[in-house]
Amino acid sequence: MASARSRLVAEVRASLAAARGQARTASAVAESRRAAALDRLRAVRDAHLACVNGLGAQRERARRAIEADFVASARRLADELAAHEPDLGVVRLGTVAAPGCPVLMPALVPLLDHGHLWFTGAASDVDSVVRLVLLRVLGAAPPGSVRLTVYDPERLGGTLSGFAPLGAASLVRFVGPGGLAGALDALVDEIQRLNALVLAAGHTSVSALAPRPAPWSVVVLLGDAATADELTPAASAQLDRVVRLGPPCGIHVVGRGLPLPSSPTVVRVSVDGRRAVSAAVAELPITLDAPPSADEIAARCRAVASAATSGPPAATFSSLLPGSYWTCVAAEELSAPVGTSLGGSSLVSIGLGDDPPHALIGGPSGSGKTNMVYAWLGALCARYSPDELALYLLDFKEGVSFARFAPSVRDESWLPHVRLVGVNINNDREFGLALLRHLGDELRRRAAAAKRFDATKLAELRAEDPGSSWPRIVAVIDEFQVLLTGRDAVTTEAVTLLEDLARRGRSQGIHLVLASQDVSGIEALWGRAGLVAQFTLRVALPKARRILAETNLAAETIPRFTAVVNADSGVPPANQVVRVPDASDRTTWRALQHALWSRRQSGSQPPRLFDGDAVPSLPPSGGPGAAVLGETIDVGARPAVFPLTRAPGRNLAVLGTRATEATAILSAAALSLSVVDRQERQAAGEQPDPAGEAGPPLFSVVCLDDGVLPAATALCAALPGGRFFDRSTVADFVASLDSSPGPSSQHVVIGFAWDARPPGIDLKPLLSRGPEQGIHVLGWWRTVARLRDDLGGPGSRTDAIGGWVALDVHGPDLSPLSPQPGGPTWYPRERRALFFDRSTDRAPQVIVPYEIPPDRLTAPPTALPSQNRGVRPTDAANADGGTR
Ligand SMILES: Nc1ncnc2c1ncn2[C@@H]1O[C@H](COP(=O)(O)OP(=O)(O)OP(=O)(O)O)[C@@H](O)[C@H]1O
Repeated sequence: MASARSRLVAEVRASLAAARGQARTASAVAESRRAAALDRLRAVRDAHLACVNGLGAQRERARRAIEADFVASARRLADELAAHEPDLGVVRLGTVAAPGCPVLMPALVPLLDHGHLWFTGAASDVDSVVRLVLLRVLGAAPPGSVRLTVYDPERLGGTLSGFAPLGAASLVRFVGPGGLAGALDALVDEIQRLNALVLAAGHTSVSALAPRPAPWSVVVLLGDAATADELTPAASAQLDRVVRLGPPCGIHVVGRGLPLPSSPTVVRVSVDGRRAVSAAVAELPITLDAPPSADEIAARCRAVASAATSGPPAATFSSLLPGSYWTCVAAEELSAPVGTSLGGSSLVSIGLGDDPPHALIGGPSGSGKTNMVYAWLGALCARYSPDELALYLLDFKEGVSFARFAPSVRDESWLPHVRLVGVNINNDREFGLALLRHLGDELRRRAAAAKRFDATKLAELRAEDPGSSWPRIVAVIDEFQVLLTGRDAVTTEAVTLLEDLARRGRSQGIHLVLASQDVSGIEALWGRAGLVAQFTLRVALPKARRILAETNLAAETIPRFTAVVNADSGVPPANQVVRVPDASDRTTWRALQHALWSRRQSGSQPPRLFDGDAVPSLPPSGGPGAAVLGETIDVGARPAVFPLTRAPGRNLAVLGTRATEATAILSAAALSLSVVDRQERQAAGEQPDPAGEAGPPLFSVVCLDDGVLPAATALCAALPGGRFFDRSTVADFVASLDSSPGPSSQHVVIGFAWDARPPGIDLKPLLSRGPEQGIHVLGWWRTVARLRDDLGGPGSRTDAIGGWVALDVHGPDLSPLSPQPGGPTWYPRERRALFFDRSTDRAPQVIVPYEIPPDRLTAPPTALPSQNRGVRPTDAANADGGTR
């Protein structure tokens, strides 16, 4: 039992041991599984952690990249906006910060050519911003291109007093209390004017026109409640127009304190201290820039005003000159620079040829017309030799602007291209006419040559006829309108000639350059559309009016020393603005002239100088049997002569009270006759007159007025064989006529003051029968009426007077002696006379009485004064009857 129990115990024990063993084994297995599971868990956790960590870094990197990108874009944008700050159209007020963006952006608002800026807020805050805005606008725009109008009734302009220096260049205008309506009316008028221009040019805004026809106009309105009543309904309506229609015309309103009409063109800005907001910058808070100091404003405005008045830096005359002289050929055209372009330094050339053929230059006094002509001529003459270019230069104003081209006492040089210079000719319109006639003759000569060679233009003629010289001719007439003022024969003929030259000169290489100071010159032409149309080259100096096309106001706004050059009849798209160098400086000019003069061909003649103030000197002789009376006003400076033939009526009357000139004319006539002898007549190819005029003239000098006694006796003393009679001996003279030279001799009677003859002396037989017998009267009557008395009284025939020279006698008084009903158009003037020879002239001509050189009046000439030809022995006949 015990063993069974023991066995049983043993068995139980063994079972228990086995079970324990199994349990231990199972536990160990479970434990190792748990450990493995834990390991896996850890690995998973680690992997998860690693994964989470990796993703975070990646996200951080991506976030940083996006942020960097955003900041870079914001910076780029800020830079771009900053680059636009100097743009004319926008103004920077300050900076804006976008939420979450560390970069500050410039706060730019549109203004010029876009709209208006209207501020709300405390007046002092707003005014600081307004000063800032105005200074920025003035700084960005070219000097002179922005004009301010300031309405500040409360502080009478004091708010913007720092801008007053702009007044020096008329760039600011202050409008006082009560002036608002007027100022708005003026703006509306300006809008209307500019709109008309814009429409005419086919554009939609003034900014499309180049150059701008008017500066930008910024109108600053600083109103408040107290001034609101100035804005009457009418003024309010005008303000509405300005707000709606101003921006395309460059008219912009900036200000505060008035009820500005709402319009898409108005940018509103609300200001609070140094902060502001505006829909124009997405209502983001703007930090306003610091307002400029008063000194800063004044300094900037002074600089703007001075730059606006002094204009751009000058171009130089030497830049117009070529490297080597006289290398250009004018067959096709004459082309030369007149200045540099406004923006850069490139030369701007203008040409004269088939198109454009002629030029009009205009500008008010002092605007630089003459300087422009100097610059142009200098550039032309340096390029083209005198064989290529010939110049005729007339200046109708008081002054001697072209005199520098002719030799003078100070400078013997001349411009070799110049054929003729006219100065001080403002009273001698006839000289302009003479030039046109001369050019007309040249035109016909060229046309005839062209016809011979079957050439249609100068280039062809030159090619066909290379042996001849066919330079292009440029005729410059300054103040040409003087020539066309007056309803008389001079104007009529001048216009006809101008029309012909303008029309046909183109193909013959004759070019007209007409300059005028004021509109009247142009108006003189304006009625003649055909004539004006030929002048397709237009040069308008600053403020020139009506030189360009009617709608082209470019000359209004260009600065000093510039010009609008337009080769298309002045239409706006052809405008070229040129900076013209100073070509007036004598030293610079002289250097060029000397250089060109030293290259002239040997034998080159100086130009003919017609100086209206100079008194011409009596030439040695006027030709056989011809009395020289004065110098004709023509290109050749020919003497006006009165031939003493044996035809009836070959007497000459000098008419008028001006003793000095009457004496000069009679002396010139007598002295010129005294030096012509038989040999000279024969040398001149004149056949001896069958009536026997070959003998020397007998001179009788009759002086009936004591005032001219010295001159008359001096003349008589200078005449070979001269016989002298005064009031006491004039009866002897009449008696001596019976014993005067026979039919083979000529007797010249010089009568001073015939009208003072004593009673009983009858001149009629002498005047009417004398010339056939070789007795010619060259007499001075102080009135036409007294001459008529000597011819038989009023109504008597006047054909015994074949020629007359009128001094201070008015045209209608000359009607009895003139073929023209009512007499010639003649307004007497100093040192000028009107001469008419019935046998040759259709109309009288103006002459300049000569000055008699003292050596011609000293003694009877024993030899010709300068040519030394022939000596005439004293006529023995002078001993009888003559009183010395
Ligand atoms: N481009 C220029 N640069 C420098 N000075 C100039 C220039 N143009 C003109 N001037 C000067 O301005 C002054 C007036 O010029 P200019 O005599 O040419 O004018 P104008 O229009 O011919 O005047 P007016 O009709 O009264 O004769 C002169 O002293 C001249 O030297």
